[in-house]
This record gives sequence, structure tokens and C-alpha cells, in this order.
Amino acid sequence: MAFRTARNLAYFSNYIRNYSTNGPLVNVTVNEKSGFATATLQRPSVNSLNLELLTEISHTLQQLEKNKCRGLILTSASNKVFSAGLDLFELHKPNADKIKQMWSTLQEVWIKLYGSSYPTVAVVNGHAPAGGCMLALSCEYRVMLNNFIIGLNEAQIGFSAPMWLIDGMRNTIGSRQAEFALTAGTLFKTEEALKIGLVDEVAQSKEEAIEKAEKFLNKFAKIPPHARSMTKAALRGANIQALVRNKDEEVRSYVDFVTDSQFQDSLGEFIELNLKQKLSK
Ligand SMILES: CC/C=C\C/C=C\CCCC/C=C/C(=O)SCCNC(=O)CCNC(=O)[C@H](O)C(C)(C)COP(=O)(O)OP(=O)(O)OC[C@H]1O[C@@H](n2cnc3c(N)ncnc32)[C@H](O)[C@@H]1OP(=O)(O)O
Repeated sequence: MAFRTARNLAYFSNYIRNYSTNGPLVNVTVNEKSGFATATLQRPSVNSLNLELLTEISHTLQQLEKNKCRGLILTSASNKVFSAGLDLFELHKPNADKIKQMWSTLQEVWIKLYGSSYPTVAVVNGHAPAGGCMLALSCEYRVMLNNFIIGLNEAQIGFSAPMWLIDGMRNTIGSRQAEFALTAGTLFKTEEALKIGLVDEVAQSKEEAIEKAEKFLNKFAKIPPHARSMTKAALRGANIQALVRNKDEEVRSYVDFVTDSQFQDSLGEFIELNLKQKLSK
């Protein structure tokens, strides 16, 4: 088992430190006492998910799995935005090869995070629309700070969330609430998200949120890790397998969908209406 000896722990911590120096978009630190890793997203200014950030998240998750991480806290370096979701500027008039890779890496991130063997908590210390909500949903527990928004607003932008993300929402808040939320593309304020179970706890500060996250992770201290991860796999495996089977087909439909002129027009309108930065004409 990982971290059985101080030497193992020291090795892992050094390894992670070395790794984090190579990853400017995701900073990883390990609490040497608890063995919990904190991965902090730090792509300025809103952690929008472009290919580079998604690739780094995916590599981080792979390394944590390989090193038998004891628990992960996923959070943001920004005190306003957890993640603004997919980088909308990179979806506008895109290079087909790049968005193909982007979608495939997004699927990998979901598979690795939703299916991780170790326990995971999102400390949602800022807004989390769309892909930001996706990252939070793929964790096992969510602690959110007050006065932010979270939800899957894809319908408002002009598309449907993919099946695996719908599954994640349904498994978290139930079918009825998921149908209401997804068809309207609702973004929930923190307190509303707590009421429907989209987040598990509310905190007043990041420090308090980290404490709550660690308390959740500590619940598993006496549970044999293999029993915990087998149970998680039994609960989440069917959804993950469904995506694995359909991965390539979904990438093809996504690229067709995003490169279509109708989608490009509605994305252009969404950006002009909702984002401060505008498109260059
Ligand atoms: C088979 C499948 C086929 C088809 C399916 C197709 C697609 C399914 C995709 C499903 C999965 C995920 C989808 C997504 O993630 S889409 C992204 C949706 N994101 C949003 O709607 C968020 C938009 N942003 C906001 O609402 C606000 O910016 C936010 C996050 C609440 C923060 O607000 P605020 O603090 O006021 O900050 P600003 O608005 O001033 O923004 C600061 C800065 O960031 C830029 N920005 C914001 N969001 C994005 C983004 N998503 N991408 C790129 N850039 C973003 C913004 O323009 C500002 O830039 P500036 O240069 O002015 O600083």
C-alpha cells in the first residue's frame, strides 16, 4: 500500500513536486501528514478548458493513480472562478484536428476522475458553469463557497450535454431534478445547489472548505482501499464503460457538430452577449 513508510511518502512528495514544476497549469502539492494531494487549476484567468489545460489535468490524474494517491482535493487558484468550462474562443472557428484532440482529452479526464480508485473532493471556490460543473460532478463530494454559480448550461449555449455528463448529473441529483436542470440549462446559486444536492456542503472561506474536504477524505481512513475502490467501480463502472464503448463515435459527432455553421453562429452570439472579451471580426 502507498505511504506505508516515511520513505515512500517522501519519494511520492518529491515526485509530485518535480512533476508540478513541469505543469504550469495544474499545481499539485501533497500534505505529507495525510497523504492527500491538492491539485490547483491555475490557467489565467478563468481556468477555461483548452487542450493544454485538459492534457495537464489528464496527466496529473494518471500520475496520482499510478502513485496510489490517498485522496484528491481539486480546486482553483482563482478566488472567483473554479473553471469557466470549455474555452469558448477555441471552439469558435476551430481547427478540426485540435478540437478532436480536445474532446478526446475531455473524455479521458472524465474517465480518470469519475473512475479514480482514490476518493476525490472538489473545493468549488468560484463559478463552475458547464465544464467547470463537469469537473466538480466527477468528484465524489463537493464543497462550495457562497455567492457563486454552478450547473450545466449547455442548452443555453445551443447544445446538449453528452450522455456521460447527463449520467453524472442524474447520479448526483436524481432524474427528475436533472431533467429540469438540463433542459433549461440552469445555473444554480450556491444555496440552491445545496438544496438540490448538486453540492454537499457550503463553506464561508477556502480554508473552511479545505477542512471539510479533508474531513470527508478522512472518513475512508479505516476502510480497506481496495474494498472502497471496488465499490466505487461497481457504482460508476457502467457509465464509464458506456463512454469507453462510444468514445470514437462521440468524438466524430462532436467535431461535426461544432464545425457546423449553425453551431458556430449560435456560439458567436453567445460570446458576444455573455463574455467581456469579444470576437475579432
Ligand atoms: C456528441 C456530443 C456532441 C455535441 C455536444 C457539444 C458540446 C457539449 C459540451 C459539453 C461539455 C462542456 C461544455 C462547456 O464547458 S461550454 C463553456 C460554457 N461556459 C460558460 O458558459 C461560461 C461563460 N463565462 C461566464 O459565465 C463568466 O465569464 C463566469 C465564468 C461566470 C465568470 O464571470 P466574471 O467573474 O464576471 O468574469 P468575466 O465574465 O469578466 O470573464 C473573465 C474573462 O474570462 C473570459 N471567459 C469567461 N468564460 C470563458 C470561457 N468559457 N472560455 C473562454 N474565455 C472565457 C472572459 O471573456 C473574460 O476575458 P477578458 O479577456 O475580458 O478578461
